[in-house]
Amino acid sequence: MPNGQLRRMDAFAFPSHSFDPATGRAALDYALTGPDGELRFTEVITFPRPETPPSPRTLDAFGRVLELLHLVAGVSYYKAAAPPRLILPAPLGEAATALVTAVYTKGLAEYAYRNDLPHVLELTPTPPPGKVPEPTVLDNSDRRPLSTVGGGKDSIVSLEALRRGGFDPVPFSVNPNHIIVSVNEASGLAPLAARRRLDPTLMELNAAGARNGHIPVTAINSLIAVATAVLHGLGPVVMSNERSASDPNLIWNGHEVNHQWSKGVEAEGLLRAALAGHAGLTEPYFSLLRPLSELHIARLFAQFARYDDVVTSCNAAFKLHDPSARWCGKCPKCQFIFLALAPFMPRTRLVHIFGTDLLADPAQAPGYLELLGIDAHKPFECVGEVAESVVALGLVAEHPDWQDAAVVRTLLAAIPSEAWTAANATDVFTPSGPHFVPPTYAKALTAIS
Ligand SMILES: CC(=O)N[C@H]1[C@@H](OP(=O)(O)OP(=O)(O)OC[C@H]2O[C@@H](n3ccc(=O)[nH]c3=O)[C@H](O)[C@@H]2O)O[C@H](CO)[C@@H](O)[C@@H]1O[C@H](C)C(=O)N[C@@H](C)C(=O)N[C@@H](CCC(=O)O)C(=O)O
Ligand SMILES: Nc1ncnc2c1ncn2[C@@H]1O[C@H](COP(=O)(O)OP(=O)(O)OP(=O)(O)O)[C@@H](O)[C@H]1O
Repeated sequence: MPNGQLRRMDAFAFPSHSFDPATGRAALDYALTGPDGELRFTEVITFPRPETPPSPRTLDAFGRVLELLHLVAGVSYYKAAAPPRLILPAPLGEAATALVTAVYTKGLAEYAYRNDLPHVLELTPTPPPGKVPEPTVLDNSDRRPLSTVGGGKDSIVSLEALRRGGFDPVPFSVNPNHIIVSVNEASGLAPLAARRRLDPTLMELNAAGARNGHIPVTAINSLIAVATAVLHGLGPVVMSNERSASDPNLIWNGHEVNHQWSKGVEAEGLLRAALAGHAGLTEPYFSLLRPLSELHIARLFAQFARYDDVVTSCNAAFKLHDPSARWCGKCPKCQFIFLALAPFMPRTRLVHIFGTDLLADPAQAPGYLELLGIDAHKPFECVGEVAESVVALGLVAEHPDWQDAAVVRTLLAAIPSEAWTAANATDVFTPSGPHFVPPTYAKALTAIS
């Protein structure tokens, strides 16, 4: 379809969805509509099947979560055209409407900013009139947790904290890549996985120059995880989203633009409320690491050397689809995590993990100046706050392995004295901020501190 027709699309709709318990296959249908006709998409998600057939009550709760997933996963297709109207398929309660509205506005804010589409920030979904039937309450909060694994240090810290806290976690991933598979193997725990297949038409449209950009992928993965937990009779989904994920990258047209919006605490609260209000789930989803800074998580990670050969947090490695790809050693995420781990492990160990020594390479200095807040805005990547980078620099400057590294010397010379005053190590290493960690799970963090 030519891009002119795509741009004349005036509505996005959710015609139907289905689930087959015999195969675990869910089909989510979407439609872009406009004066030139309709364009349909189907996303397919295949859930792992439980050993025993789920009860009608379980299937009912699962169906409710699937309804939310159908609405949220539509962002991938909506963004190909960005029409002004979102036509919901059924009446929706207050909490679920709040979630869907936020996913399409705040979750797509980076996409809106980069494509200069301010109307996306003001989208309001239109549901048909009517009342949603009340869900039946389902309380699985005392069952084994499902802990998502992305292959990076954060989910490893959660997995190990849950294990030491006596929670017997089940690792879970959507479309696990070679890195996730290796991390699961290193953990020794038996994982579950779901498969997600985007409609191939979307890739054809992208190749032909359709509108494209970042989507709130964590909201989608989270709902797939919750649906899997319900189907398998498991307990809460435990995420590894840190404190700084809630911080915006910039303000545009009066709105916050946050690359990591669906990893933030606002999205977590909206998702929890929608799961309670729409699906009747009690304590279904929280981030264990929410009160912690990235630097604090890096310090905790340093005690788990069994993952050194597999841990990978670099998003570029996931883009390359190359089984041997790990840390690219060039992106802001690699730069930040190298600096964040450096104070807490010997130089030889860190260089072994990354395969290269970023703090010895003068070409890395400009990227580090951004992370230290000396140049530009916070990069559109999953990196910690400026204060965390400053505190980490202060720690490596006193570390015998690192204090003479070329980049450390350059950064120490460039950093203004007021930056040191603004960055407080006590704040960085003291858990704080809003979080939803249930009291029963707080001991998991204590177990690894
Ligand atoms: C791996 C990656 O970073 N991908 C981003 C990249 O897409 P690319 O074209 O390089 O490769 P693919 O990921 O294979 O995507 C192919 C096309 O499909 C579209 N798409 C993908 C997944 C999806 O759920 N919906 C989709 O529509 C996508 O638009 C591609 O055209 O660039 C894209 C455009 O900026 C990004 O949207 C891709 O990001 C992935 C969805 C992704 O998984 N990104 C995470 C690594 C990521 O950025 N995580 C954030 C958290 C963000 C959040 O709020 O959840 C983080 O860790 O900070
Ligand atoms: N493929 C996936 N399937 C399910 N959950 C995922 C997947 N990828 C990431 N996640 C989860 O999404 C959240 C954010 O991912 P993120 O990439 O920030 O975490 P990570 O891989 O654990 O660590 P790091 O920040 O070091 O990369 C985490 O809770 C992570 O477990």
